[in-house]
Amino acid sequence: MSGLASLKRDFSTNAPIKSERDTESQAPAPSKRSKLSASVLKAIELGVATRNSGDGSSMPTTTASTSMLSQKRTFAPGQVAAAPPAKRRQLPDSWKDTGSSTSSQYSSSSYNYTSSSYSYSSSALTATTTWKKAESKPLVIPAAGKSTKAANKKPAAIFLSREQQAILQLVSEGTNVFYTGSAGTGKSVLLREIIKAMQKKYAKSPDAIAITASTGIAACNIGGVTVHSFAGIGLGIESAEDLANKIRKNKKASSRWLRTKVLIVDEVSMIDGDLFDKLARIGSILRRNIEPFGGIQVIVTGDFFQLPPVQKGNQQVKFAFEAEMWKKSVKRTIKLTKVFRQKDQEFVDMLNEMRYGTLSQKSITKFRSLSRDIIYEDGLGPTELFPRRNDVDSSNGVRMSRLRGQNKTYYATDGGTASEEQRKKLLDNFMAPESLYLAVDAQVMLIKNLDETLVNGSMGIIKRFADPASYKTEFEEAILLQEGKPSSSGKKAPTKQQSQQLWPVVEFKVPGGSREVMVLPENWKIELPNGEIQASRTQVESLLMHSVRLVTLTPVLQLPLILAWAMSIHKSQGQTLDRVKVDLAKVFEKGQAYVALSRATSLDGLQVLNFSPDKVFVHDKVRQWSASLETLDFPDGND
Ligand SMILES: Nc1ncnc2c1ncn2[C@@H]1O[C@H](COP(=O)(O)OP(=O)(O)OP(=O)(O)O)[C@@H](O)[C@H]1O
Repeated sequence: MSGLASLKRDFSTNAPIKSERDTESQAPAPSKRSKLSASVLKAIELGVATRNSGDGSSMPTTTASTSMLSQKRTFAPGQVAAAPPAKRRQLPDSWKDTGSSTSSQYSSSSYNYTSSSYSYSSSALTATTTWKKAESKPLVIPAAGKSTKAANKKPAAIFLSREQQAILQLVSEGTNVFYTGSAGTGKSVLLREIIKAMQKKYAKSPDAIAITASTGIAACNIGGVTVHSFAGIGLGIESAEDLANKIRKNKKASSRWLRTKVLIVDEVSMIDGDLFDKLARIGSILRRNIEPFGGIQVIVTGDFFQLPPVQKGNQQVKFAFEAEMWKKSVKRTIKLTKVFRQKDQEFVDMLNEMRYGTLSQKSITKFRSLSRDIIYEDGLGPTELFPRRNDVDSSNGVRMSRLRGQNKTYYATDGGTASEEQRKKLLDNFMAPESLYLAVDAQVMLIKNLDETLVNGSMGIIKRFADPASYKTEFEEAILLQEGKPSSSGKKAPTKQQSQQLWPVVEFKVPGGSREVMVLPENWKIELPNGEIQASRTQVESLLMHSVRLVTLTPVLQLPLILAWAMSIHKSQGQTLDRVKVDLAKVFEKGQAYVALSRATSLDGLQVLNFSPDKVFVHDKVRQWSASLETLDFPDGND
């Protein structure tokens, strides 16, 4: 966990991206015994090793290799109209197959990025219990039964759609691209692949790629920094010229501007148009290149129908696409059309109507019908989304106060080279809270990718608190019993120190079942492209806090969990949630209702209170501007 990507996120996906070739060539499934021994016990070993190290910096890292995009497909420029009316473009010659076909054809053989890998930090001891998938019944979602294999299965591999592949190809060729798409069209999944492709392309000069986002949370989610932080502009209120002069005096910031070859900007909808212009000009000034951003390749993504930039007083919002430099900076603006998050076309259509503020009577009636209660018999409730943080805190607080079981508070400690003020600002944007009060039966969300099925956004319930040593022993016994072997004796007793350290054991819902995991603390940090650590947050178990702080001041540990009965809409942007509850009476900002409701994967998992069409606000200028977006049409579909 160093260099560009201090936090690696799976962008809500539950599966790695694989090529067909890889899928075909997979080794036969291991026997039951080897599966248990190899994967589960390995996780235990890693977890214990991590814990024993007492220092997040030496946490073990597991690396999983995946490959992607070696599908051969053909397409021709399409002519089909999309709503809203979109500009259709001829696909470039470089995408055409020069083979025998006389029609315009595309062969993915031109992709260079057929293979990529990702790594994740293993910070959990895992056990697997399995359950039968809940049957979908109106209002009552029954508790899952037990099954034997489902939860051991890996989730299905994800293949980039043709339009996702085409954008990847474009940016790989060096084109400045803005790509967008409604909620759930796989912008984040694609961005992850773009980052991997760029990291591969510039493997010899990793600081050539600046991974940034408009907000700290969005930046954390892609292992990047905020655009402000990358640019070294502080609040960025001065003119571009003054800011450039300021940056020149800051060696690190000016060298970042000079070394960067690719600037990635996520969640651009929250970037103010004036700021976009300033950044483009600063790049020109510092790099002595008349091109916007001084000729740096820019890859920009986001959805302007989602959360807008923070408004300055009574000033009208100015979107990035209204910036003078927008058109000069972004050569292609492409809209992804295939929605992945929701499978139900009725729901997709309802959300689309909501997005454009053109709700039909049928959709209004349907949205109103979603005010019914939903009972999840497995005990895992919905995540209630609120526009304001106070409501989130009080909702989670009330739920916690009802729990009577064992509880623990985990505190964060911060470090890093940033000034106190900067650090506070950065850390405020972390997903993880400064102090985390947990109790048995608390509903939590994982905020980091641990492996293929335990990903950022996985929901679970705290079953108990345990120390790693006894958890491992208990788990090994369970495995032996499951395999029909006598349980082993003479296990090493946990050390005194280990016994004192209790960590939450969480039962997470995973595709096809549930997994029990002991969640161990992790190292959290924000890094600049040159590897300088700006801020880090440490969380240590309350019992150890004094000795840790006074004796060593070094541990960098944190639990990758948050309470998840409630969450702010702001934090939820980018998440995929199976169980969502939203009270629209509290919504006040444009895009908020759309962001909140579009987190849900199905109508059955969505409860909406106080639905009213006048709670759905859309910026007219976004609606108008979106009509000019280009879509890539393929004769036999965009899948
Ligand atoms: N090519 C694909 N094949 C299958 N599933 C996909 C694909 N791309 C994305 N998904 C899935 O769709 C869901 C939404 O993806 P993602 O979060 O990337 O969308 P998004 O456009 O970034 O959404 P939002 O704007 O709401 O943040 C995720 O569960 C993701 O795994």
